[in-house]
Amino acid sequence: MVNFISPSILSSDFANLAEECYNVLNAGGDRLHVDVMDGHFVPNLTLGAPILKSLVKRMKEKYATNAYYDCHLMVAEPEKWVKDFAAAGASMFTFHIEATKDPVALIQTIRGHGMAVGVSIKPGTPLSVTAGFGKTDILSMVDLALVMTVEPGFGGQSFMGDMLDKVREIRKRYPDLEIQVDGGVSVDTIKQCAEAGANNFVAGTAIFKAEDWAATIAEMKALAK
Ligand SMILES: O=C(CO)[C@H](O)[C@H](O)COP(=O)(O)O
Ligand SMILES: [Fe+2]
Repeated sequence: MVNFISPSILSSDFANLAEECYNVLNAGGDRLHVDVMDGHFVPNLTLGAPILKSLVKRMKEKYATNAYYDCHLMVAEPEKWVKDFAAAGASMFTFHIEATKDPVALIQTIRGHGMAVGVSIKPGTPLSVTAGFGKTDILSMVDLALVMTVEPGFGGQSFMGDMLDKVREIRKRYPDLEIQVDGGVSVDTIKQCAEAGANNFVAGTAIFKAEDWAATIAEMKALAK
């Protein structure tokens, strides 16, 4: 299974966002992880589709780069933002299972707008919730499962190792599903994530606050192998 390192731009210098993104991809980052927070679903505010749109445009025009924009929507009513994120250039739209009443319809809408679909689950939410929508197992319908390894809302928090039980359970049931871990992932924690079955590793603080981004990403990749 292919592994991905997804640098979270939450920890980048937003005043130089495109340059930071270009540099982190050059340093070996595979996909850009874009944390969208609305101050309702989580107690923090970050950015929305207009900033993503500017970033996508600048990356194309200045750096000739078509990056993969993995958008993690920590927002209430994610349905409201599908159209805008698709138009802005999002590659993947990951919503929180706790934030929607009708994940099946939402998944169809996201696909209808040409984006890949991710579903995310907060630390306090049991995995069984993803199977609780009629007869539909949500995980069988998506491209990626995001297991939060911190309480969503802020970068720089401590990794919650007990969340890896969820990763193990998902990997057992879905051998081919992309499984992302997000929160506190670093050179110290990535190996256990990979051993549990994760193949997509979000890291903000661990990469952007490191002195040598390329060395850090290379070390993370080696540990995840
Ligand atoms: O979704 C997130 C927080 O809600 C971020 O993606 C995550 O916290 C990454 O930051 P760090 O690697 O610093 O923990
Ligand atoms: Fe995230």
